[in-house]
Amino acid sequence: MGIEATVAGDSAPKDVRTVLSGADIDRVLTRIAHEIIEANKGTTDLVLMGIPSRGFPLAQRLAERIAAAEPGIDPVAMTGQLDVTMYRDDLRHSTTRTPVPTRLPEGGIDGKVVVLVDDVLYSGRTIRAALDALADLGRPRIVRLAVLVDRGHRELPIRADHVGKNLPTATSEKVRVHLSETDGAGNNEVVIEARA
Ligand SMILES: O=P(O)(O)OC[C@H]1O[C@H](OP(=O)(O)OP(=O)(O)O)[C@H](O)[C@@H]1O
Ligand SMILES: O=c1cc[nH]c(=O)[nH]1
Repeated sequence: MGIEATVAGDSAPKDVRTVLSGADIDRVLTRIAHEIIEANKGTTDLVLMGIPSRGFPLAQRLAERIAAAEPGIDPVAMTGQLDVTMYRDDLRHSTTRTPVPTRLPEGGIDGKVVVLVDDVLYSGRTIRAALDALADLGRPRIVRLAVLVDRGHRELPIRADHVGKNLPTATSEKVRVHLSETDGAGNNEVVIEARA
């Protein structure tokens, strides 16, 4: 079911379809948290690195669920933020991007199982940049990838290990993820926008 809406900053009408509600996002993150524990056979050496903007709050939410399932784990200590701005291959072509700080978890990433966390996987170029950024920070034992949405259209040989929802999309569409941490209280959903 589509609704017509005007998106802030763009006067063109868009068909906006909700594909994940806030409750759906909660369920999906709980499932991914358990998948991560299972793939790692526990939480030893586990580190979650969220990619700004929305990968970081998603990493925090996953860490809270992992800690709830494995008592004794400190969700803050296992979570970091990885800025990829200076590693992007489209720096010269895209609009200005402001770097945000990279924050390593207190134990660093050397020898760790690092799970990169992002909201949307599309061309794969952000994750390619993230792998380069990580390599400059240390040498993880394993790097895995968790994304809330995989919308296809990869341009590089990159795949996610943990996917919240596979969403077949047209290249003309946009997937927008709204999270209360970045988009305002109570704003939790994933929508597909298409030109109406
Ligand atoms: O697979 P890709 O083609 O690289 O696309 C996926 C990336 O695009 C979006 O980030 P964006 O660059 O729009 O920045 P934002 O997270 O700050 O919105 C999204 O959050 C992913 O990081
Ligand atoms: O549709 C898209 C494509 C890349 N990144 C997004 O957040 N949405």
